[in-house]
Amino acid sequence: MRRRIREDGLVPRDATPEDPVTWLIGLSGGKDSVVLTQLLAETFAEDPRIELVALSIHEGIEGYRDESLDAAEALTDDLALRHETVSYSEEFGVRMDDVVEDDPENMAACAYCGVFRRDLLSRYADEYDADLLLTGHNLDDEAETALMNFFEGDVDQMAKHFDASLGPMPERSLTDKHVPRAKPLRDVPEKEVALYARLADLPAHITECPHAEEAYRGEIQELLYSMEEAHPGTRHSIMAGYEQLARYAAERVDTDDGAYDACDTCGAPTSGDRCRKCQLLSALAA
Ligand SMILES: Nc1ncnc2c1ncn2[C@@H]1O[C@H](COP(=O)(O)OP(=O)(O)OP(=O)(O)O)[C@@H](O)[C@H]1O
Repeated sequence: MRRRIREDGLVPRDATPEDPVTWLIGLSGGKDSVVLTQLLAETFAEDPRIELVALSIHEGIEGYRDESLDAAEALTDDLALRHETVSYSEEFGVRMDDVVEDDPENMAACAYCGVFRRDLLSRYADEYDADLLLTGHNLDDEAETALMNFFEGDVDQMAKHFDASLGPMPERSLTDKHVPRAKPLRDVPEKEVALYARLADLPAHITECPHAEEAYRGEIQELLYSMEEAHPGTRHSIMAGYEQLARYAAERVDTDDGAYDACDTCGAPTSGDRCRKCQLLSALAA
C-alpha cells in the first residue's frame, strides 16, 4: 500500500505541516476499508502533512450496516481518528431496505445504492475540503471493473477511470468538479486483505450485503476466480495491461469535455439538467 501511495504521488510535494492536506476515507466497516484506515493511520500517524477523516454512510440496511458502523466506530476510537457518519434517510429521506421494495426503475439494488453513495462521498469530500477521497477497493474489485470495461467495449470509461482514480496523480487530467479519488489497496488480493484483518484482529464486519445482486459483476467474478486458479497472477497482469491502455485512452479522450453543469435540483455537477441521484429520488417519490 505504501509503495502504491508513493508511486501514484498521492502525497503532494507542496504539503507542509503548516499547510496540510485532508484525506477523506470511505469507511464502511467492511474488511477492505477497515484495513485501509488502519494502514493509513499507522503510516501517517507521525506525519503532520496529512489529516485523515473517516466517513461512514448508513444506507438504511437493517442489521447489516448497523453492525459494520459499530466496527467503524470501534476502529476510529481505537485510532483516535475523526469519524463522521451520515445516512441516506437523513440526506435523501430514503432507506435501501425500502428502495429495493419500491424499485421504480427495475434495477439491481447496487445501481441505486452506488449512485447515492458516490453523491455523498463527493459531497462530503467537498464539505470537509478534502484533497483526496480514498476507498478500500482491492485487486479483485479493480480487475472486475477492468474486465467489465473491456467486455462492454467502453474505452471512454477506461479513460475516465484513469483520470478519476487509477492513474498516478501527475498524469491525471483533474477537474475542479470532483475531488480526486485513490484506491491504495488496489494491488492487494481480496483474500490477503481479509487475512490481514483477521491476523491484526481488526474490528471488521465481514458479511455480504443482503441486497447485493450485481448479476454481471458476479459472472465476471466467477470468470476471474477460475482464470486465477488456472493461471496465478491473472488479476495482476490484467491490471498492468489495463492501466497502460487506460493511460493511452485518457490521452486521447477528453474526460472533462466542459459538459459539466450544476444539477437544477441539488447543484451537484452533472452533464444533463438533473443529476442521476435526483432522477432516482424523484422516481422513488412518485
Ligand atoms: N457505507 C459506506 N460508507 C463509507 N464508505 C463506503 C461505504 N460503502 C462502501 N464504501 C467505500 O467503497 C469501497 C468499496 O465498496 P464495497 O461495496 O466493496 O464495500 P464493502 O464490501 O461494504 O466493504 P469493504 O470494501 O470495506 O470491505 C469500500 O472499501 C469503502 O471505502
